[in-house]
Amino acid sequence: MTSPFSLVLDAQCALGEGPVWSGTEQALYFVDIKGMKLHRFEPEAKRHTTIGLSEEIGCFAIRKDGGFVAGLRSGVWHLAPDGERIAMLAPNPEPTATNRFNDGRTDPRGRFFLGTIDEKKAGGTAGLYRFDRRGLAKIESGIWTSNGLAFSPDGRIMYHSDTPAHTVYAYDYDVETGEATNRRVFARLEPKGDDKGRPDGAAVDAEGCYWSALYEGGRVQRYSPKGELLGEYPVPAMCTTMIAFGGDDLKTLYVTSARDGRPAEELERLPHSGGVFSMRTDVPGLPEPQFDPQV
Ligand SMILES: O=C1O[C@H](CS(=O)(=O)O)[C@@H](O)[C@H](O)[C@H]1O
Repeated sequence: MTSPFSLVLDAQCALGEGPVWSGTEQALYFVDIKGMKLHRFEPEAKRHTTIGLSEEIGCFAIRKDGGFVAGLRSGVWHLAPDGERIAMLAPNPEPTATNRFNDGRTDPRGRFFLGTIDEKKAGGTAGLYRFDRRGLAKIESGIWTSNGLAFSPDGRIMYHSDTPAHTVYAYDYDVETGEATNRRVFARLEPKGDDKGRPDGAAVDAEGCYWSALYEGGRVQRYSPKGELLGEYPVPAMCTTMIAFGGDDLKTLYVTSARDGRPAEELERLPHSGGVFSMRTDVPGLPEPQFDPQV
């Protein structure tokens, strides 16, 4: 099946994740978790720079006051624009030998939600957290791989996935308090034969549809606000990891991918695995709120 996606950047990431579009800079930031790098790419100028870090970076958000808030293996950090550590904002509350921060995203007010991964798949030891001026608060436990964070256009629904559980959840969200309640199943992706695709990172578009990157699924799915599967879009990489809408009209859907641990045959067939791909959409995405340390 031909793919609607084009290769944007042949980044060869071990574990490309966490794309964030900066409208002011017209640049796409993303991480290579296992490569311990923060990437910045300007699609128009085709300018690509990287910042090397000393530990895995699972996720980040651009700060209103400059630099980044980031979920590293050791904890939540304030990073300077050049990636230098300014301060640890909260330690990783889980055993850092096996659990690191993974997917993250800001809510509409600029709070930072981020979750962890149980790398040993020991049995749901990972969790979901909120970081704001009150500090780090646990939202959910018993998770295997925290992923798929996104918010509805009106900010009243928070989405979250647990990848190995093949499940996307929805919460009622109160943007005034940052409280997420009434967790329920939004969508389940049952394994079918050889298809091990499972919901990794995600983004919501202006119609409230949930776009999900499937790890080991080689495709991106679009769900209606009611959880109905509306479409599937093959990507020339088996392990798609997260989605961001960018471009001056937010109608360019970017997806990151991974190549670490993939079979040699697959990498030969899909040589740009680990790269960043894009396709144009009819419906724009939502602008990514910056982290606000005052909220
Ligand atoms: O986001 C991620 O998810 C994948 C998928 S799974 O946990 O193996 O189901 C994981 O491998 C990757 O390390 C993580 O960043």
